Amino acid sequence: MSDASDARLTDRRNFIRFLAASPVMTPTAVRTLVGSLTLGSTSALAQSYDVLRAPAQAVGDVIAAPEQALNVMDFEPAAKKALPPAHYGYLASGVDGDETLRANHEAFSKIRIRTRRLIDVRKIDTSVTIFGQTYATPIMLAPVSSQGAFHPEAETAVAKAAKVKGNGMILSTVGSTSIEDVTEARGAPVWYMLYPTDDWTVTEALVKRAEAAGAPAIVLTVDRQGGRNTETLFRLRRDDTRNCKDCHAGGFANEVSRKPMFDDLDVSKVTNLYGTGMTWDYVDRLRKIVKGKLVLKGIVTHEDAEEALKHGVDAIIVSNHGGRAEESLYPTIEALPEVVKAVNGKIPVLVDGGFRRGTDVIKALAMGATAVCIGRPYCWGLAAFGEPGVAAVLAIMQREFDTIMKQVGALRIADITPDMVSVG
Ligand SMILES: Cc1cc2nc3c(=O)[nH]c(=O)nc-3n(C[C@H](O)[C@H](O)[C@H](O)COP(=O)(O)O)c2cc1C
Ligand SMILES: CCCCC(=O)C(=O)O
Repeated sequence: MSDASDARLTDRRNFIRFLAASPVMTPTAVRTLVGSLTLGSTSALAQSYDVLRAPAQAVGDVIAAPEQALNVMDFEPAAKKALPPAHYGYLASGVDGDETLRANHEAFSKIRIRTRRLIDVRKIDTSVTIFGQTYATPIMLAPVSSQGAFHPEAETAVAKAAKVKGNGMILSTVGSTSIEDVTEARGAPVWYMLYPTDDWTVTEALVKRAEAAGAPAIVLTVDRQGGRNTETLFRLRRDDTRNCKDCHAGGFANEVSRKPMFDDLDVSKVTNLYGTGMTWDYVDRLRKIVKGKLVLKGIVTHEDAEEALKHGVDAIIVSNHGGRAEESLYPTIEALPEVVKAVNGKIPVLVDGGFRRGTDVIKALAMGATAVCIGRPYCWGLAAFGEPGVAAVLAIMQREFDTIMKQVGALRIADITPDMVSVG
């Protein structure tokens, strides 16, 4: 507190930030002290959850406002409370017994962080540049379908929050919002995740539309070819009397055609979205029509990473679909090193699956990832509180990431190096 004479601290907001950052001040102590100050109303400040936190929740409590969350996991019970069981089940579930879903996150506990000391970390820069575009943070938003099932504002609310926080965003083919509307809400182009369809005319039209909307990258998802056993989803939704009848009325073609990206397209010949017969020839064919960058999402082995390089792919997202592809029991953070090694710096490698903490993010970057994507966490925020919920999730992860950047002594992303983690 010896800095209290610093001119910056005469500003009320900075002063409270200063108090909140102090290791000796608990949130309650800050609030008590602020309440006793005569510098004016505290209401504006009370809205700034990163300064004045609401009382900490006991484990198991359901938060009633974004400000009450202490970490992003706090949003999941609130999402569960807000959603019909079928929609929550869709978001929450993996495949088989959800073991891969759990393993993705649990694997981070096996990786320790090595920290350096005595580095001036008052100013850090967390920005990353991918495909010539600079983002304020390496935390991107993974494509998640049908976000209208989580909140009426769906991808628009997500894009608005991403705009404020500077996160890159990937829109799903089966999103509830068109790429034009999402781009407008994000205030910048978004990447477009492509489910290939088995009708090339439709696929080509989707790519053209995404590129016309400015998408710098087409992200082909390749990890859903064999189908999946969504057992836990069925359990979670079995008691839902609404049972999503409206959502799924009219069969597959009708379902697809209700998604805005399929507006004006004849989908009568589309029988599947996941490219069950797809091979590397399909990647070549797509490579020829994609004018911008082509990204493969769902690669988890060095063999496929090497193949991707041969086929002119511009980036890889190491992903097992958040434990929704196969029950491989192979966490993506453990698959990342072999892909990074195979790629050898030639193209960016992104990774997703189980990222819930700022420390998870720094571990992936230290292991060679260019950026990471999160899926469920921002959807929990969306489901529970709409745009402010998404904004809070992004802010919490960023705050945690800033903290660990400083603790390891990294001033910029390039300072995050392999020696900062110890595995095994
Ligand atoms: C409800 C839900 C829908 C998803 N929809 C898509 C999709 O349309 N396309 C896709 O490539 N991945 C999809 N994913 C996978 C995510 O892009 C991402 O790989 C995964 O959620 C990351 O794991 P996390 O949820 O643990 O962060 C979906 C995931 C969830 C949970
Ligand atoms: C037809 C929607 C599939 C979306 C998806 O990829 C998922 O639920 O994981």
